[in-house]
Parts: sequence; C-alpha cells; structure tokens
Amino acid sequence: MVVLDGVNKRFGALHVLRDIDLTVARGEVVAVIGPSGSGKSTLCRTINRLETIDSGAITVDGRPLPEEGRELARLRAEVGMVFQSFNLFAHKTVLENVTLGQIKVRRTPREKAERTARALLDRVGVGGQADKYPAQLSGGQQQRVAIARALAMEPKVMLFDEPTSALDPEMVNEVLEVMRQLARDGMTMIVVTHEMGFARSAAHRVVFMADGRIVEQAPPARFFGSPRSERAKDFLSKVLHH
Ligand SMILES: Nc1ncnc2c1ncn2[C@@H]1O[C@H](COP(=O)(O)OP(=O)(O)OP(=O)(O)O)[C@@H](O)[C@H]1O
Repeated sequence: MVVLDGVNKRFGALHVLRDIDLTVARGEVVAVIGPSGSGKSTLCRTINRLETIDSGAITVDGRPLPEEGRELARLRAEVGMVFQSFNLFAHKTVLENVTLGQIKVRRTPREKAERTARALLDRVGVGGQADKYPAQLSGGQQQRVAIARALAMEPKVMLFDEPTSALDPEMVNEVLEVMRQLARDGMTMIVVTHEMGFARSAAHRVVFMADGRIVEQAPPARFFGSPRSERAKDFLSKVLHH
C-alpha cells in the first residue's frame, strides 16, 4: 500500500535519508522511532510530498507520487497527515476546519460535508466544540480536530508526525487513545513518535531509524524485548526508564 524503494534525501551536504526501503501493508500500524535528527519526520514528509526526494521511488497503492497540481491535491487527500503543531486555521471554526477540504478538494456539498464532519468530531470526542475557534480549545482537543480533519478526506493511510510532542502531559493520552481506536478500526498508519508506550502497545511493527537509515525493524515485543543493534540498545537504554 505504501512502498518506499531506495529513497535518498539530502539537505545540502546532510544526507538525511539513506537507501530507505519500507513497505507498509493495508491496515498495518508502523511506529517510526529513533534519536533526534535521524530523519523520522523527513521520512514521513516525503510520503505526501511535503519534501521531494533525490532518488528512489515512493508509491501509494501502486501509484507514484504526482509532481504537482490536482493530482497532488488528490494524493494529499489520500494520505492524511497530522503534525506536531495541529496547524488548524485560526480564523475558521472547528466545523469549518473539518469541512474545508471536503468542500474545496472533494467538491462535497456543504450539508453532506457538515454531516460527515460532525460525525467525525463526535468520534474523536470533540462533538461539542464544533462552533468554537481553535484557540478556545485545549491542545489535546485541537489535535483531535486535526485528526478529524484528515479523516474527513477518507484517507487510505494516515501519517502522524510526533502528534503528541507539543501537548501538555495530561493531554497526551486523549490523543493516543483516538489513535489507538483508529488502529483498531483497521486504518493504515505510520506514526513518528517518542511515545514508547504507544509503539509497544499499538504498533504492529517498530521501525528504528538512526543517521538516516532504517537500522532495525521488528514487531514491538521483539524490538523492545531484545533489540539486536547496538544503536537500538543504546537508544532504548536512554528512553526507557526501567
Ligand atoms: N528543511 C530542512 N533543511 C535543512 N535541514 C533539514 C530540513 N529538515 C530537516 N533537516 C535536518 O535533517 C535532519 C533530520 O531531521 P528530521 O526532522 O527528519 O529528524 P527527526 O528524526 O524527525 O528528529 P526529531 O525527533 O528531533 O524530530 C536533521 O539534522 C535536521 O536538522
């Protein structure tokens, strides 16, 4: 469903992604973890073309990434993305934030878009906030709205780039719980995260990156139980407290 084949990416002299091969199956939940600066966000951003690649190929459902224009807008709709910093439109209500893509990109009639949006806002637990503006919501609520907004486009895959890193600790779980539910519903998900508990309990596979490479990948029980590479052992000894 999502396939990266020999992907390389440089920022000037910095070789950020090195020969990345990764296949994510339909319904699979992949947690991408690793030290800061290892290329996790960049990997995520290449999949919906927020970053171009220097070599290699990326396909979603067998189709290569379009260069630009309407095709790119369609791809971005198919590949939902949730960022660290919610990125909601401040001057639009919660409901408008969720309906905007459906109306503009999908050409869905407003009434239908609003019905879908309200159902999605209910699903992520912020149904009562539809007429508020983002600034009136907590960070956790805003991030759940951002998830609903991505879901409104009926994506084939959801990318999460450190979705809880900007949240106060007490709001982390409410967002992770929405993500867990999505995973249980069978959504294909690629999740860049520092939340080892989530990677351990919700992911089907952990992809460990260091210095732009996928160093190791395995089901969470194997990865956390007996990491094979020195890099992974070192990383886990720093991030796990026991
Ligand atoms: N637009 C850019 N221009 C130049 N360098 C960049 C750009 N984006 C990222 N980098 C660099 O590429 C490297 C990988 O960054 P990336 O954000 O992908 O890492 P990461 O593993 O997600 O890190 P973190 O966990 O800290 O978010 C870093 O050294 C970063 O400074």
